[in-house]
Amino acid sequence: MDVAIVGATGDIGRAICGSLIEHGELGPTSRLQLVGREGGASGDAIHGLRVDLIDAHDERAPHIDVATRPEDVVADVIVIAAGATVPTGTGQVVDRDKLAEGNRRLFEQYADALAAHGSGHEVVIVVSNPVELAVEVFARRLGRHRVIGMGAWLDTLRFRREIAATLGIRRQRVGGFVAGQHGDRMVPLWSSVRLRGLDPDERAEIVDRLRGERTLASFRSEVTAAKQRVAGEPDVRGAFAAIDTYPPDIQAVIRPYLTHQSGAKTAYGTANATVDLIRTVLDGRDIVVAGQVLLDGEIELGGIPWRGVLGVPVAVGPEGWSKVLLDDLAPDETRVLWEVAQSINESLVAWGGGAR
Ligand SMILES: NC(=O)c1ccc[n+]([C@@H]2O[C@H](COP(=O)([O-])OP(=O)(O)OC[C@H]3O[C@@H](n4cnc5c(N)ncnc54)[C@H](O)[C@@H]3O)[C@@H](O)[C@H]2O)c1
Repeated sequence: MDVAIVGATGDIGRAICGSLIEHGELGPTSRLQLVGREGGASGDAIHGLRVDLIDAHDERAPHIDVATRPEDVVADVIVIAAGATVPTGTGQVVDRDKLAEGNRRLFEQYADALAAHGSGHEVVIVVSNPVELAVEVFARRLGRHRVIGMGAWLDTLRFRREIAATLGIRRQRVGGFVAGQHGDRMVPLWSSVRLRGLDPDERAEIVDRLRGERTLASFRSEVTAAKQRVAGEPDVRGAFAAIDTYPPDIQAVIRPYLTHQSGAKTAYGTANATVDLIRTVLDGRDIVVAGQVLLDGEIELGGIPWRGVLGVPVAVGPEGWSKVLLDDLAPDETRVLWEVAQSINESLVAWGGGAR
C-alpha cells in the first residue's frame, strides 16, 4: 500500500512521515509520496525532506518520492495535512472562519485533482483545519465513504488519556468516544466510556465519580471559563498545573489548547492519531474509530435523519468508513450533538463548502 502526505514539510506532516517509517507501517515495497507546493517554500524543502528521511531510515525506508502538483498525487491513502494553522502564543480563540478562508481553495484544488486523476479508490484522511470543511469538500467530490477527518479520533484518544491519567491506569484500558466538532465543540460521550476489566456497575460508579453532577448542558460554558482561568495564570507551568484540577472531559479540550499556545504545537499527538488511522485503513479489517464523516441520514438528530459533516464512531477499513456505530445516547448527549451538528452545517454554508 502507498501513502501520500500533502503538507509533508509541515510540523505535522514531518511527524507523520517519521512515525510511519519508524513504526514500520510501510515496508520496503511500499511508497511514501511527499507532497509540497510548486513555487512555494515547501516545493523546495520537500526534496530536502526526502533526502533527510532516507538519511535517517535507509535500512527500512519505503520507496520515497516527491510531488509538487495536486494532479501528481498518487497513493492508496492520502493524508491532507497542508495549509494555514492557528498562530501559537496569541491566547486567542481559534478562528475557524479565518482558517476556512485560508484553506478552502487548497482543499478544492486537491479534491478536484483527485476526482479527475485518482484511481477512484483512494482513502483520504483529513488533518487540516477546519476538518469539517475539508471533509465536506473531499467527500462531495470523491464519495462520502472514502473521506475521514481525524479530529474526532484525536479528541477520543485525548479523552481516554485524561480518564486513564485520573484513574492511574493505562489508556489501553479505557474505551469510549468523542463525537461532534473537532476542538472546543467536541462532544464527549460519557455513556460510551468502558473500562476494561470492570463490570457495568463498577464502571457506572467510576464514571459518576469522575463526572460529578455535571451534564453536557454546561460543557461549553465550563470550557470557556477554564480557558479564561488558564489564560490568567502567570506562567505556562502554572497554567498546566491548573488544568490538572479539572474533570477529564474539560482537560481533553484545554490541555491541547495550552500545548499549542505554549509554542510546542501538538504535532506528535496529531501525527500519532493520524498514523493510527492510516494503520487501520491498511490493516484490512474493519475497526471502530471516531472520525468526521459526511452523514446522509445514518443517524437521527432532532427527530430527523441527519445530513452533514459530524464526528461519530465509525467502522473503518481499506475502503474507508462503512457504518456509524453510535449506541443509544443519553438525553444530554443527543441534545448537544444535535446543536453542534446544526452549528457545523451553518458554518459549512458560511464557508462556502456546501454541495456543488
Ligand atoms: N485535525 C487535527 O487534530 C489537527 C491538529 C493540529 C493541527 N491541525 C491542522 O493541520 C494543518 C497543518 O498544521 P501544521 O502545524 O503542520 O502547519 P505547518 O504550517 O507547520 O505546515 C503546513 C505545511 O503545509 C504546506 N503547504 C501549504 N500549502 C500547500 C499546498 N498547496 N500543497 C502542499 N503543501 C502546502 C506548507 O508549506 C507547510 O509546510 C493546519 O491546518 C492545522 O490547523 C489539525
